[in-house]
Amino acid sequence: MTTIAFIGSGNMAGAIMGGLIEDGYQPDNIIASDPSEEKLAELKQRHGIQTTQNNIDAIKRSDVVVLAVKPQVMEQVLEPLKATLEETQPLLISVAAGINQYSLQQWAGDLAIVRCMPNTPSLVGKGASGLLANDKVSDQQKSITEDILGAVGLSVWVNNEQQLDWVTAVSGSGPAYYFLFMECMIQAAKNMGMDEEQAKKLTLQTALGAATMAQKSDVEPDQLRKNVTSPNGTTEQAILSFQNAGLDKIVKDAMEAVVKRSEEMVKELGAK
Ligand SMILES: NC(=O)C1=CN([C@@H]2O[C@H](COP(=O)(O)OP(=O)(O)OC[C@H]3O[C@@H](n4cnc5c(N)ncnc54)[C@H](OP(=O)(O)O)[C@@H]3O)[C@@H](O)[C@H]2O)C=CC1
Ligand SMILES: O=C(O)[C@@H]1CCC=N1
Repeated sequence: MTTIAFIGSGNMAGAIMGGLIEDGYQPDNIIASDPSEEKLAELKQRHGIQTTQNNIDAIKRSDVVVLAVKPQVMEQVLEPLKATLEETQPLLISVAAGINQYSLQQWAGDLAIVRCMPNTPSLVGKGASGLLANDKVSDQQKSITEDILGAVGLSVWVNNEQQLDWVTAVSGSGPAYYFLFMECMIQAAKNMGMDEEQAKKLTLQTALGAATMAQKSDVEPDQLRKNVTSPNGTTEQAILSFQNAGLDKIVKDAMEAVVKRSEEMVKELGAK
C-alpha cells in the first residue's frame, strides 16, 4: 500500500487523514508531520497513524507527500526539504490555496506535482476536490491521486490554474458559505423564539435533505426550488425577499472575490 506523508497536520490534513481511515486505509501507511506535539498525539490517539515532528524523516518513509501547511509558510517549509524531495522523487500533492504549480516546482524541485484544491467535508467522505497535474505526473500517479482523494469524496481534473481558482470559489471555500447560511437560519429561528437545539436540528436536517435530493434526483435545483414554492404560499415570500436583496449578485460577488484573492495570493506569496 502507498505510504502517504502529510507535511502539516492541521484542519485540512486531518480531514483527509480521517476520511482515508474511515474508508479503510491502513493507519500504518499514513505519517503525520507537524511541529505541534499535542496535535500529533491527538491524531495518533484518534486514528492510530504514525507521527513525527521531522518532515525529512516523514518524506524519506513515504511514496506520496501531501503538503498541507498554510500558503504563507509554504516557501520556508519547502526550502529545507528540496534536496530530500529531489533525491526521493515522491509524488507531491499540495493542497495550498494560492500557491501555483510554478512556485511549487521552484521550491520543491523538478518533481511530479499535483496541485489539489480539496475541502473539509473530506472528513466525512463528502469532499469535492479539483486536481491539476504538471507534465511529470504519470498516469499511474494520477490514478494514485484519484484513489487518495476518491477515498474522501469526489475529484475532478482541471487543465489550468484559472480553472483551479474556479474550483476554489465553488467547492474549496464553498462549505463555509453553507455553514454561514446555517448560522443565519439558526439565529433567525432563535430570534423568532425557537429553542436553539430545535433550530439547529431542523436547519441541519433541511440542509442535508436538500443536498441529498439535489444530488439523487434528475431534476435540476431550480425545479426542486419551484416544487417547494407554492403559488401565493409561504416560500414564495422568502424567495422574493432573497431576490429583492440581490442574492444572485451577492453570491456572484463572493465567488469572484475568492478568485481575485487566489490571484493576489499567487502574486504575494509565489516564486518571483
Ligand atoms: N481549511 C480548508 O477548508 C482548506 C484548506 N486548504 C489549504 O490547506 C492548507 C492548510 O490549511 P489548514 O489545514 O486549514 O491550516 P492549519 O493551520 O489547520 O494546518 C496547517 C498545519 O501546518 C503546521 N505547520 C506549520 N509549519 C510547519 C512545518 N514547518 N512543518 C510541518 N507542519 C507545519 C501548522 O502548525 P502550527 O499551527 O503550529 O503553525 C498546522 O498544524 C492551506 O494551504 C489551505 O490553503 C485547502 C482547501 C480547503
Ligand atoms: O480560505 C482558504 O484560503 C482555504 C482555501 C479554500 C478553503 N480554505
